[in-house]
Amino acid sequence: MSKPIVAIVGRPNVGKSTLFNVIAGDSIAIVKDTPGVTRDRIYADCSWLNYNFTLIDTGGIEPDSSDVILSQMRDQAQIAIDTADVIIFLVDVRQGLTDADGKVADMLRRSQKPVVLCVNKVDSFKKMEADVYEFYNLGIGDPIPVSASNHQGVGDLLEAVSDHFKKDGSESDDDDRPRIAIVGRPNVGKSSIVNRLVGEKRVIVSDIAGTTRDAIDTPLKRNGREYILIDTAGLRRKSKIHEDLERYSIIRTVTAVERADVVVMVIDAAEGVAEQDAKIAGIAHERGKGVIIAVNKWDAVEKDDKTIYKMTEKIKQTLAYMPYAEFVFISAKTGQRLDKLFELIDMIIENQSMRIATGVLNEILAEAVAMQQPPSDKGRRLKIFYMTQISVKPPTFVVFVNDKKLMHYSYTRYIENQIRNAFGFRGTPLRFIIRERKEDK
Ligand SMILES: Nc1nc2c(ncn2[C@@H]2O[C@H](COP(=O)(O)OP(=O)(O)OP(=O)(O)O)[C@@H](O)[C@H]2O)c(=O)[nH]1
Ligand SMILES: Nc1nc2c(ncn2[C@@H]2O[C@H](COP(=O)(O)OP(=O)(O)OP(=O)(O)O)[C@@H](O)[C@H]2O)c(=O)[nH]1
Repeated sequence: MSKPIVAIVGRPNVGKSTLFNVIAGDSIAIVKDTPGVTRDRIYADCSWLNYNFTLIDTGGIEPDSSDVILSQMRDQAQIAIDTADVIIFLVDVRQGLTDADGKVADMLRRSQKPVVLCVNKVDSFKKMEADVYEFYNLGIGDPIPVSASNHQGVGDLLEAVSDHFKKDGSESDDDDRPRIAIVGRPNVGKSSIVNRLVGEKRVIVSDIAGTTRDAIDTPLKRNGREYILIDTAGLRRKSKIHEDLERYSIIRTVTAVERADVVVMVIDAAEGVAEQDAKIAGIAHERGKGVIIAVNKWDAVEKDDKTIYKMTEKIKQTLAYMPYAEFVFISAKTGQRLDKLFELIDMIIENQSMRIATGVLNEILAEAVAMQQPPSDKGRRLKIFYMTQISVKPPTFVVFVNDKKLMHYSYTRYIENQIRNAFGFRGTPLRFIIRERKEDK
């Protein structure tokens, strides 16, 4: 099941970042093996009780006039409506109820998305009770008082938020059609690919970066098999604020990737791979999704028999943390190799769900350990007792060792490579959980 997405919406200075940090807190998973991918504080993987969710801070810069504030809040609310499963609408008890709050509340109410109204800066509920109740006038339910900076009331807030997970989380699970997210920088050809696949001008293609419409899920049949395309092309909100556009495109990518089984990361053959691509691909990697690097506009580059090799090497260097990614060189314009793209998608979907029997896995492990001695530190040597696959999508293994500290990253990588050599697992990341176990006497 994909994790629910929770978005925080609210005026500047109501405390969105403070609340975000309190909820994300220690639960932010810092992925150390993704070099070059700085983690924006725009989204965080969070857990509370038994719930896991992705938290998004939609807020951006400090606008200077009330007109700008309203239009920015509308942008935020729209992005939350488009992408989130639950919206936290944050207001400020000290500033009281404003016109802009009312207008945004209307918008949220009309969207019919679950909204939790949260009143921040209620540092003393006794003194501020009456002020909190004023927010009932927004007509979006009970206001939940919190003091983000004092860490008060956050449990009640999350309880109200998670109430909506139960109701809404189950529906989409019956659909077992593979979900394919098409991601990439503006103008690389995402809409053109979708159009080519879907066979109609469903999304507006344009030369101006960031001009197409919102992500829409499109069912698609190819070689008798059904898929769902999740398209992140462009942004309907033609925000004039550059930072907003960037933020929204990251949010859009995170939410699309979250719901996908396989991510098709589109790169423009003429432009090559850049830092921003590494960031986008990193989102798929962190979330354990299958990845295909689709180098598009292949019709438009001059090439000889070494071009594919050279370009693959260059991209692999930039995306060194995902050596498992598959490559395909396509043209949305001519349709070149789109069949190959789907062959890869099918293969990766199988690989993501592959389970290896524990016996076979441990034979490979024993061979690997015999071939390359595990590392030691101060006379104490790493012992790997046993490993077992505990889940799929992505395939996840628990490795029992004598001392976690001795299990270096490079040795985990070595074991991973041995497993890949034996079983393939092409196109999908693998996860390893290292656990300590007492040594047998
Ligand atoms: N008294 C009080 N102050 C708070 C509380 N939460 C946040 N603040 C203060 O409110 C101010 C704004 O907080 P931020 O978290 O930066 O607000 P924001 O909504 O993210 O602001 P933008 O990034 O401008 O949209 C800061 O000075 C915080 O210290 C609270 O619970 N009580
Ligand atoms: N030569 C060539 N041009 C292409 C190809 N695919 C897309 N283009 C062109 O590249 C430009 C951008 O294509 P879009 O499909 O709008 O790109 P996008 O990634 O959806 O862009 P945003 O909506 O900004 O995110 C258009 O002018 C397309 O005609 C291709 O395979 N070959």
